[in-house]
Amino acid sequence: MDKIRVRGGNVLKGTIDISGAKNAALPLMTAALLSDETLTLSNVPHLADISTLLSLLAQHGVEVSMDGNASGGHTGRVMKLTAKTITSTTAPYDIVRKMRASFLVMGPLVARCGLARVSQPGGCAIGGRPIDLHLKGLQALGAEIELSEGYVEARAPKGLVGGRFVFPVVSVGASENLLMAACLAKGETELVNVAREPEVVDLGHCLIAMGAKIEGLGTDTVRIQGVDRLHAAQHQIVADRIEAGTYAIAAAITGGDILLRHAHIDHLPVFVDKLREAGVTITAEAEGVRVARTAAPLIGVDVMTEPFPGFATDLQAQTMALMTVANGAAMMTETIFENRFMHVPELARMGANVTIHGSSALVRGVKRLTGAQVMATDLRASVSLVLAGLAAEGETIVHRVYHLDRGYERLEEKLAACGADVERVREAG
Ligand SMILES: CC(=O)N[C@H]1[C@@H](OP(=O)(O)OP(=O)(O)OC[C@H]2O[C@@H](n3ccc(=O)[nH]c3=O)[C@H](O)[C@@H]2O)O[C@H](CO)[C@@H](O)[C@@H]1O
Ligand SMILES: C=C(OP(=O)(O)O)C(=O)O
Repeated sequence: MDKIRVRGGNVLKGTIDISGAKNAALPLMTAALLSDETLTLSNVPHLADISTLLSLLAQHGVEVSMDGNASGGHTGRVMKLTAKTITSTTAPYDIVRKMRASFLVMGPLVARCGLARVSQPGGCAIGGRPIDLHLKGLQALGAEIELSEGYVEARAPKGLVGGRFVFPVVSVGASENLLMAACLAKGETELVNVAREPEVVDLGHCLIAMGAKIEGLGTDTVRIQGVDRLHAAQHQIVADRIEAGTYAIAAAITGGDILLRHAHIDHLPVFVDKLREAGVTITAEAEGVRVARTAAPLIGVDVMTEPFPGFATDLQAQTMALMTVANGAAMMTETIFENRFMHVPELARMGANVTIHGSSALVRGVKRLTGAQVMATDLRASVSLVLAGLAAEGETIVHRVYHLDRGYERLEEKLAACGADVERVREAG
């Protein structure tokens, strides 16, 4: 298993190209199941999760071709997905268990084929992560749902029909599944309290390019008029705001200055406000977003995670790493996932002073962190340890970096290009 070695203390300066968003790419790839014509996606990130989803789509009958490579410029990797015929409507346990986002094949399959059998994804390290809203939403579109032998079976032999569904809590994945399903349902669907995350909006734009009729994207009520079929389209995947936020913290925690090329400042509104409150300078530029903290001290700020446009839960761990070395205290409250503080004991190994009280963690800033051997537990927790390592005195070794490879492409290369002393230690077996 690979490890990452970081020697802290370097000030990061330079430019980082932000890749296409993992959390946009995954639903966009499943949208290819809705049409028998080719969906062409550009700016595809090179990530383990993308490969996992490709293996699932292949067994549903999707043909895939790739052009370009990850370092070939902003629109570098181009993926063509063609689902001429769906050869299987079953998404097996062996693939779904590797990645929860696999459940996003459910909506497209039942909408196109009238049948889908998808393994129940189960929980993961950060929480239980139920799928009840995906299922209730599909029922509102006329699907019959049955659970048996660890699989969810959705049937709509005469096709889905438009309906109204009010989400009791905001769910990104359930919004995406229903948005895709509603495109091929008969009549109008209204989704209320739908997720407004940029990745959901990006999916909506791609569906519109494929011929879907959707209004209200980016607001909490979206209306979809079903159409008989969707057609070929080309779509460029939106820049990864979580990757951008992560490198923003790399600049802030090292007292550096980094241009995040292709990042959109309006995709991280509360995060940007909080970093500015903490003493970080953030400016929108023609090419992206510049993040700098060259002289100002870091100040502890309270953070509460919320659905978009609130503070993203996927940036909570990284922000906590920053707060461990701020002046004063910061209260970090996690409202989305019940077990998303697994980085706390690992940060403590590096000298951080954090105490957990239910869904909040009180971080009291320390003068400096010290390098240590630490264990990655999930994707964002892992990268928070790399960020802490950049600011720590001495050497940090982050174990189990396969979590990182799910969501960060060429992490070491991007950081090293800005002056970080970071490398991957490859281990056989
Ligand atoms: C691949 C992808 O895009 N993953 C993102 C997506 O995950 P994902 O789509 O799984 O997250 P959701 O937005 O669905 O989850 C939000 C909350 O709703 C709850 N819930 C969700 C569905 C459901 O049927 N019932 C239910 O109760 C969840 O347990 C959680 O407490 O959004 C999360 C919240 O921004 C991000 O952290 C993940 O990175
Ligand atoms: C939690 C995340 O991803 P997933 O929903 O794929 O587990 C994430 O991207 O931080």
